[in-house]
Amino acid sequence: MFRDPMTLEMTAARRDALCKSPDVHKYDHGHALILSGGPGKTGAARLAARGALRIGAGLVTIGCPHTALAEVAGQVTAIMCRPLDGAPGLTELLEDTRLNALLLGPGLGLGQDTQALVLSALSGKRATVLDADALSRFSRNPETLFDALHETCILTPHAGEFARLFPDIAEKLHAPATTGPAYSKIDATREAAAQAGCVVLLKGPDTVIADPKGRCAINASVYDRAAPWLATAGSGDVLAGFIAGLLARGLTPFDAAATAAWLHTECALSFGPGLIAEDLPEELPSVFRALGV
Ligand SMILES: NC(=O)C1=CN([C@@H]2O[C@H](COP(=O)(O)OP(=O)(O)OC[C@H]3O[C@@H](n4cnc5c(N)ncnc54)[C@H](O)[C@@H]3O)[C@@H](O)[C@H]2O)[C@@H](O)CC1
Ligand SMILES: Nc1ncnc2c1ncn2[C@@H]1O[C@H](COP(=O)(O)OP(=O)(O)O)[C@@H](O)[C@H]1O
Repeated sequence: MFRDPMTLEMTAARRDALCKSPDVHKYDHGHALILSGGPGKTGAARLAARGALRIGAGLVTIGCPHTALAEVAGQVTAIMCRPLDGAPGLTELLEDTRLNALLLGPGLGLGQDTQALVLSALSGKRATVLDADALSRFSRNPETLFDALHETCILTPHAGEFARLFPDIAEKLHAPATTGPAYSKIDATREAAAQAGCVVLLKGPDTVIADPKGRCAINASVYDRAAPWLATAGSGDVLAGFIAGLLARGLTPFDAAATAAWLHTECALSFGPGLIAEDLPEELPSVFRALGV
């Protein structure tokens, strides 16, 4: 069993991993690809992409259906966009091996296309974050997803998405304890990570991150780190983008998830009341400055 302190802290090693050395170029910091939904559904991917770029990915591209290209292109500048229709289009795009981190789910929808895109993305064994609709789409066939997952994947469900993917574990978690010790959110996240074979980050005021070997960390946004303003539409999409950006930069899945969760809360604390999801990536520079990054 791992002996790391479970409550997340910004250790010197985590801080150092966020610094950039002076003699590198943008491709040394990785290229994250974030898939978007169609027209009217591009906001979540744009939020995530902004998070990935601000956290230091060298390049970020949004892949979106042709029909949504004008909508995306009209609202991003440093972020690039590429038209991409369906799983064959993704396979073609992924011939570029410099795309080293993927994020699928925010705003993607629950259609068949989402399942095909996820399976196509996973077949290349690249570091991949799956969030939102990329998880919910598999609620009726979670085994199809579990069979395709690999060890550089990260699942980032909220409680509702978690229950859709891991109904038996969620049932145990919510059952009243009749004998001690009670089955905890830590137990549930560890069991889910073991079942999925990859890192699972279960969101909430106390976000738990676990890997399949039982390593675990808690980002507790409570007491002096309480940040209830994070309960706002799109803040989870930004978190997924933070993780994808850190994966692009070469962090391990566990470290990317843990560091992103900690910074997410720090951004909310730094901004304070009135926060909306757009504010989170914009707060990173001052959080980085305070850390000496
Ligand atoms: N600005 C944007 O473009 C935004 C787009 N979003 C996208 O909208 C789509 C739907 O996302 P939602 O998360 O709303 O939808 P979900 O499909 O997960 O549905 C939300 C439902 O899940 C249940 N639930 C249980 N526990 C929950 C929890 N802890 N948090 C939230 N819901 C819980 C509730 O019954 C709720 O009605 C996704 O594609 C998402 O990425 C949202 O992230 C919001 C912002
Ligand atoms: N009360 C709270 N205190 C601290 N963080 C919270 C609270 N409620 C939600 N969060 C965080 O906000 C984010 C919400 O993500 P999610 O539910 O996926 O929303 P969305 O789909 O709208 O982006 C998660 O990172 C979660 O941990």
